[in-house]
Amino acid sequence: MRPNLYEFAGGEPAFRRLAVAHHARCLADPELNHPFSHADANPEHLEHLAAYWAEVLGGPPVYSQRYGTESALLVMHSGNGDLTDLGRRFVDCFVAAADDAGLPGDLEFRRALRDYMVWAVDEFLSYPEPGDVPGGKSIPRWSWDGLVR
Ligand code: HEM
Repeated sequence: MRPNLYEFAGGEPAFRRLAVAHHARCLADPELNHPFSHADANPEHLEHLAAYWAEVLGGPPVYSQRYGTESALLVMHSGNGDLTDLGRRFVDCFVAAADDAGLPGDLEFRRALRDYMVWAVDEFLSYPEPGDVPGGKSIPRWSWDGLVR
């Protein structure tokens, strides 16, 4: 049987590298660096990000067990006005970070990663106000075939 996307990527170390590379790309982006440069930035951000993406893509449920819920994450990202341009840049950073982090170049794998992030950005930016986020949403799972429903 084919390994899931988490395993195919290279497991936990690969997601750590991906989170580090993605964050570096965001900081280097002239627009995206603003939201990530505030003084009270969470020092555990990269750990949380790596755990979240790992869980979505088929890894262990570390994010949901230790760090938070999908609804809380969506609330955290809501109420910031129209972030369409930032969202596009976020996807570009993610795609570039997969290279920076040395993830497998397999085209189907890369397409699955990109498709996930296009979907995720759309989802994250679709709640204008915190009160619009439904409670009790579980962390999505994304497979080679897209969103697991
Ligand atoms: C326009 C796009 C986005 C912007 C500007 C943005 C910005 C941010 C900021 C400023 C933080 C807080 C960092 C800190 O605490 O220091 C954060 C946290 C986070 N973001 Fe985003 N984000 C975006 C999209 C996304 C997407 C699409 C995902 C997932 C696919 C995501 C996943 C996370 C996670 C997992 C955290 C950490 C939450 C925690 O501390 O548990 N973000 N984001």
